[in-house]
Amino acid sequence: MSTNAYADLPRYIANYYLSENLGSGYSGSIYRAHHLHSGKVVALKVQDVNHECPTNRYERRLYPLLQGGLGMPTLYTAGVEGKWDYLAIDLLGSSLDQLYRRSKKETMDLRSVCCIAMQVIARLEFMHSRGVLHRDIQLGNCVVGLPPNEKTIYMIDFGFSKQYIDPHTRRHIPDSKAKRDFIGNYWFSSVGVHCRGKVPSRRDDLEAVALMLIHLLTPRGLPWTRNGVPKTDEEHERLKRNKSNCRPEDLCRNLPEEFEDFLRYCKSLKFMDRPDYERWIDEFRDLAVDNGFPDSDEFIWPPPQPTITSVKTPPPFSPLKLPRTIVPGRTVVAQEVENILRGLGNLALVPQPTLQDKSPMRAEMNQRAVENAYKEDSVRRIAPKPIRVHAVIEISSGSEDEKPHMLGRTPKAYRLDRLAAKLGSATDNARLAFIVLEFIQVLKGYNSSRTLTKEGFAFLDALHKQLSDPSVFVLPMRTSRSRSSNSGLPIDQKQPAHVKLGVVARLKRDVQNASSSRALARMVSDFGTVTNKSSGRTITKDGFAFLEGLAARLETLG
Ligand SMILES: Nc1ncnc2c1ncn2[C@@H]1O[C@H](COP(=O)(O)OP(=O)(O)OP(=O)(O)O)[C@@H](O)[C@H]1O
Repeated sequence: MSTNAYADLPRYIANYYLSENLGSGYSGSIYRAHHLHSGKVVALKVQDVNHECPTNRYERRLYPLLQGGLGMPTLYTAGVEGKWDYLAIDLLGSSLDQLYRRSKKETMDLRSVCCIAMQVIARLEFMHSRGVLHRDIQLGNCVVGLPPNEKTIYMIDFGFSKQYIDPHTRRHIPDSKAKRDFIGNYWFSSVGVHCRGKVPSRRDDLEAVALMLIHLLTPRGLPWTRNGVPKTDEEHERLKRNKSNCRPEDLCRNLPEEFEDFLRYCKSLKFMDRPDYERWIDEFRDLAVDNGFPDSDEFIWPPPQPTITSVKTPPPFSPLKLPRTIVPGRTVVAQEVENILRGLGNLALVPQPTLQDKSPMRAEMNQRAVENAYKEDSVRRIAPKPIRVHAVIEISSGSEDEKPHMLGRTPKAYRLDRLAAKLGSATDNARLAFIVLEFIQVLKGYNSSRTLTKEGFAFLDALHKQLSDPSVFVLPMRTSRSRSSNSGLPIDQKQPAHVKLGVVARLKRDVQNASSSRALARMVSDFGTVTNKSSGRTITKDGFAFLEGLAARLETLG
């Protein structure tokens, strides 16, 4: 419908005075409007009741189901007055599309994209929990709030939304092979829905998010968006062919691997599967933290200048290889320096003590003296101490007393990194016990997150290695980051919560009777593996009891 269709729009609808036009879509127009009595300012979405695509009528039915969720606009009133179907909703700010265009940047920065990922996945988790699919995920339908909610992303435009849980039977809608009209948008609708005519379900909303994120990080955007909106059927068919032929590895070349993993994950879901929203929110949070950004999903626009001041060694024992990840905003020089330091970090330049055989260790060196001497060195350091796996190599002028956040990492990540580094120089079990207790303290100290982050897994890797045999190659446990895994299980293979609870309860019991460092090493490995495969990767009460038991047992074994 053209904007002329609104030429006869009255100044007042349902006690609202209509002022500025905020935007128009295919089926309706949005106005800033003031309530005549309360003065409340809202966004009034109006549509001709006879419109061929009466989306306001659908939205009126769905909005009530979505009230109360973070990032869901409040519906104040809705109805029909004269020939106008209207909805009064929260007045919001710019859409992500508008912000992105106005920035005139080729790509969006990684931190903003991670925040969008965390927030939009959380919005979909909420919508899906209310039995509603969005079915039109796109940048124009994700908008930021107005102050004080400008860091929150809101979902709008539920004109194509649909209940996937039948309100009468309470069952999931059925799949169907029947030919159906396409509902969604050209750019981000999933390949299944757009190119193969499949019935949309939760997985397709998530796949659209994955495509949107990849689009934001790709110079000139997704390949099929580059020729603009198709004007003929032929052009549309070509676009669909292009879209369905693009492989995830091609779309995500040069992006952090989480994006390809996420896209593959969405594509692997079955029609009725519930996506593991929490896992992917965690993954994108970890990705941001790993790149030196705060542990937060707040969308801050314009993005603050990146202040990456520390470079961390990779998980241990990985062969020297160029990282796939090229993070927008980080220079190639920094990447190269990081690679060189990674290589240095992987060189075993000093003999490794073994915990089973204590004599060579005592004779080897007074490791702590070296460590203390290192602590006093408060000027620029680039890996001066005997290099060990998991050593944190800082390119920073930070002294030991410097506040962790000054180094551009979250305090939790920073402290876990340092503890992992300390493990490498522990010379006896009593020292290991002490470090394990410190690990517990750090995890418990950050109430907001008892999730085992990448740094937490790196700590368990280092502990496992120290307990089994520091001279032996051990694969890291955290399977979602490294593509290899101890178990050989695919990364998506999660275990139900009861499996984790059962294993951890057994570990808590058995740790008291463990008779050797090797037995403890196996338990650490089991603990890491089961936590990695559980959704949420949180440490339970039993998990902490196991770690405390482990520290006690190390003390006893001496
Ligand atoms: N609550 C709101 N507050 C401020 N601006 C809004 C609001 N809702 C929508 N807009 C603006 O109006 C535009 C159109 O809104 P919306 O997508 O809901 O309309 P539509 O007719 O359903 O569009 P489409 O053709 O995309 O389906 C949005 O891109 C946005 O810029």
